[in-house]
Amino acid sequence: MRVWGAADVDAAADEGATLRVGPDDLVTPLARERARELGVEIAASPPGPAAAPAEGSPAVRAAVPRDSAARRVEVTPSAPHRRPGSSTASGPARAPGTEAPPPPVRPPSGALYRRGAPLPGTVPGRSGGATGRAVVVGAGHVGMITALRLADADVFAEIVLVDVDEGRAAGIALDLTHTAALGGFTTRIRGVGTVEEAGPADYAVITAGKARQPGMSRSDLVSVNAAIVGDVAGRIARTSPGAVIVVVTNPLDEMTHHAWKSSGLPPERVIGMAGVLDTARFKSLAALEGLARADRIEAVALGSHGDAMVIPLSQASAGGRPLSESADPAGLHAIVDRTRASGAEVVGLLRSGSAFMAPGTSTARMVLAMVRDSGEVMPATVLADGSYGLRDVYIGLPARLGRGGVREIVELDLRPDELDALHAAAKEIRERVDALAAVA
Ligand SMILES: O=C(O)C[C@H](O)C(=O)O
Repeated sequence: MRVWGAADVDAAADEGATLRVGPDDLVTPLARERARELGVEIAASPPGPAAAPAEGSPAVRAAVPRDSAARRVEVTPSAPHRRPGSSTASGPARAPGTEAPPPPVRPPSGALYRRGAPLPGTVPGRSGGATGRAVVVGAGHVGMITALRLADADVFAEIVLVDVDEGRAAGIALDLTHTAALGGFTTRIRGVGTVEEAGPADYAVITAGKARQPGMSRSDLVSVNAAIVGDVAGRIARTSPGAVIVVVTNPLDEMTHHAWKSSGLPPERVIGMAGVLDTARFKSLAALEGLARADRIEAVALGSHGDAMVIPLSQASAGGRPLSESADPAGLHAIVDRTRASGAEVVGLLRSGSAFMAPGTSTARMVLAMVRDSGEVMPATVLADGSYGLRDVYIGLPARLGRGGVREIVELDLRPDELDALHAAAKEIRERVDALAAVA
């Protein structure tokens, strides 16, 4: 039995083919919906050995004349579909020698429109006209919260969730769409099964991969997640050569470096999310200790997203006063230690999976800073450019973010012991990245 999804219908549409399904195959409701929109026939495979094609085989998409004598299990006549920007149903005409056109941007399923999602361009967003597309790969908890926060900000025309479990991605997209009136946003949200179906992105967030379980370190995920992140990053670069990639998958330092290598994108457009999360944790934990309101604390988490995390206390203050004046050194170091172990603390409490509220919110913060071209300085995992005496290693540093990713790495006036800790983190990250390169 094979499950046919919307991606299969899209592929059949591209080839002008009938989608031929075996007697035991399942066609998802979204695929049927898509077939109706695109005028693709879904027909039974003829009996015989060819009736049950192997998954992914091109044979299953072979063009069959529309008046084929094959028994049709569903024929859904509709007006011929014309994709945006195309001059014919089979693609735009172009002069010989000109560049290939970008992949078609497909309209989202009409099902979402009928269920009340706003149409693009019909309703201005709060920000005065939402534009662009954010693609979140991995519709797990972190992807879900990232999409929620991005939707609530109402700055994107479209957010697309991508997951190998297309139904989950589509279900979360629809569920989130149902909050449009509550959140006051006009962003359209889709859920699809592949990066290619999502269409070209301005920002692509990679959350796909396994989460750790109690007793595991983030590094235990390296080989399984490297395969996923490498594949996804390559697909994003091919589908969206102008995108900025934000990596969230663990182990974060290695995965950001790996996504950069696999995508071939310039380093300013491949960034890891960890410092915003670790900084937010430090501030919250300091607030729990009564030092100040969390949002009035200044601090920054640098280095590695792990044991070699560096939280320079020289940079930690509240209301212009160093935190070291409000708390004794032992108390402050206890907060730093708890911050470093926060991911594991949540994993231990959840007993299955890892944190998602703070990671998803932190990821959205970074994307929003970029799409708004805010120029905010945020700790991010970036390729060191010589600042802090570091080069050619992805490590958490303060970075000024703009529309096109990292505008610059900002140098803080760190104490010598803090700088040493940063160099020690870089050494450790380098060793882990080298170990990954040796097995990948
Ligand atoms: O710690 C994890 O496993 C997930 C994430 O990196 C976190 O810090 O919460």
